[in-house]
Amino acid sequence: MSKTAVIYWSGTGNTEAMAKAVAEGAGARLFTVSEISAGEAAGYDRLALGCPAMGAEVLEEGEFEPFFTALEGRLSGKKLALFGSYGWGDGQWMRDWYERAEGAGADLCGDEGLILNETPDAAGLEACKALGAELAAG
Ligand SMILES: Cc1cc2nc3c(=O)[nH]c(=O)nc-3n(C[C@H](O)[C@H](O)[C@H](O)COP(=O)(O)O)c2cc1C
Repeated sequence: MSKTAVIYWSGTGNTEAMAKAVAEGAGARLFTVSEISAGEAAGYDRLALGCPAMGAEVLEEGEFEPFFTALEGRLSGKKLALFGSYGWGDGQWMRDWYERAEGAGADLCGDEGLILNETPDAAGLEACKALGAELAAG
């Protein structure tokens, strides 16, 4: 059976709520980014990664960006789902992140990452569960 993990960073809990729903949908293990190294993450066949828009339309720079940079070279052929919460922007951070992951050769779920504005509502959480199910399927 292939191994699946959901790994996220969240400052105020919005991306955390998304991560829990993705993990439920996938039947996957859930980690904050501080709980797992990039090397350990690379040992999973399927990954869902969650990070909100931070800075000026970038990934969180203290923990998540260094983690993703370290993982990026090991994503080739891995099934990957990206998700995160945002505030006032238009999702540019996710478009840039998705493009990076595609460039790294990951097999991405969907045509774009799943983004939700601020606190996820019930429909948003259902979308997160569906993303998890898609990641775990096949
Ligand atoms: C320091 C900081 C920078 C942010 N930068 C952006 C941004 O560039 N674009 C955006 O849409 N939202 C931005 N936000 C809003 C967050 O993405 C939004 O509140 C999100 O729901 C936070 O998710 P979290 O609860 O998982 O931390 C920023 C928030 C903070 C605190």
